[in-house]
Amino acid sequence: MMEFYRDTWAEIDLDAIKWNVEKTIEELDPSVALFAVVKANAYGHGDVQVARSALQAGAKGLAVAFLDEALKLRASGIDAPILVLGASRPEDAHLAAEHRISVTVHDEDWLSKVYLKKGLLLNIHIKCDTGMGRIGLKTKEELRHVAGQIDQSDSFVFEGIFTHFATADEPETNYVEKQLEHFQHLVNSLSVKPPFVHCSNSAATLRFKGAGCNTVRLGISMYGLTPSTDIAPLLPFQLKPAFSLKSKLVHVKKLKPGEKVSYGATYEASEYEWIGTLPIGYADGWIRKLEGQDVLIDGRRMPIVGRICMDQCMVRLPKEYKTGTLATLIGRQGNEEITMEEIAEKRETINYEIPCVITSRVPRVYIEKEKIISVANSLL
Ligand SMILES: Cc1ncc(COP(=O)(O)O)c(CNc2conc2O)c1O
Repeated sequence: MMEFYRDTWAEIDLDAIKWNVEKTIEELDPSVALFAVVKANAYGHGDVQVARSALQAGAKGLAVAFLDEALKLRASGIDAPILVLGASRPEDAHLAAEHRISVTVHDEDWLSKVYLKKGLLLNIHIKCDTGMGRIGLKTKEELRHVAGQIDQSDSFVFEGIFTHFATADEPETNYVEKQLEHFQHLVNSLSVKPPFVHCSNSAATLRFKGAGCNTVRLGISMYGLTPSTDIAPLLPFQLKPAFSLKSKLVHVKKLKPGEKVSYGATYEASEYEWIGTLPIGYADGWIRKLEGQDVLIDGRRMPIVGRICMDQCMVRLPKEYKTGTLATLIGRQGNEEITMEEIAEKRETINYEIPCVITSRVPRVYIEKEKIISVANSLL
């Protein structure tokens, strides 16, 4: 098993991933297929490992943002359907076809720029922009034109049509309803509907059971995180967070009153203080804005003091602790928990961003049935 030689790591609970997928599938009509969204290295959790767990738990396919991510999953031996949700280059379409990767057609001209050798088939999902304002066709006329291009070609397979909600994670549902109505109008204008019709992210999947479509795209809640704090109370079951971030004290000292900590000497001990050092810093995605954030040691909250460095940060301790003592930066110790949402609030962002930006310098340790089954260390 690959090792790592710095006492900072992210722990990914693959049983939690499976549980979140299984519980979501239980909420859905049996005819609805679940695609696991594993883009951005599975929101920082590890795309191959999460993909395998999600498929074992009943996911029927995978979704990524870019062709590169899909090619990596194929190279890892994953054979399941994979949809690239973002805009691929038309000139790369042959690669997708060769690897049986489905692509998104998001504008009228895209297909006219695609060249495929005879015999290659390209699976296509048409993206409709019903109000997200990112990529996609907006009118029946555009849709008719692209559907016609697919129909007239022996190389193109009309596999799916989808849209993406901008506000499904907000309590107010007016805008979602408008988007859904627009999407239904577009889908109903098709003379022949493709096998996969999908519009739901986690929020719409859990709140609206997939909003009448036959496929859902589950991202954030597969990782056990709520799509937003506002709708957390509306979710049909308790999600199980899969990601925790851990480290160990590498140095402990007692400061005299007036002694300083870290760059800028901005922190000054006001009395005799025990200070511990953790081997994690902003180059790991534990950014400087997290100065003052609590970490858990010995089941208790202790604050980061002084500026966070590139590779290290310091914590004020209530008493002396031994080097090697475990610190939990995201996750639970006893009755205390530091949630992804707490870190997101401190960083004035959303929970999605936090695991995504824990850099690849932090090894990912995969846990199944409370045992370490693998370690991904990008440095070795
Ligand atoms: C097209 C599309 N489908 C499904 C999902 C999954 O959404 P969920 O994680 O809320 O379930 C995303 C997430 N995309 C993004 C999530 O944050 N920023 C994004 O662009 C997406 O862009």
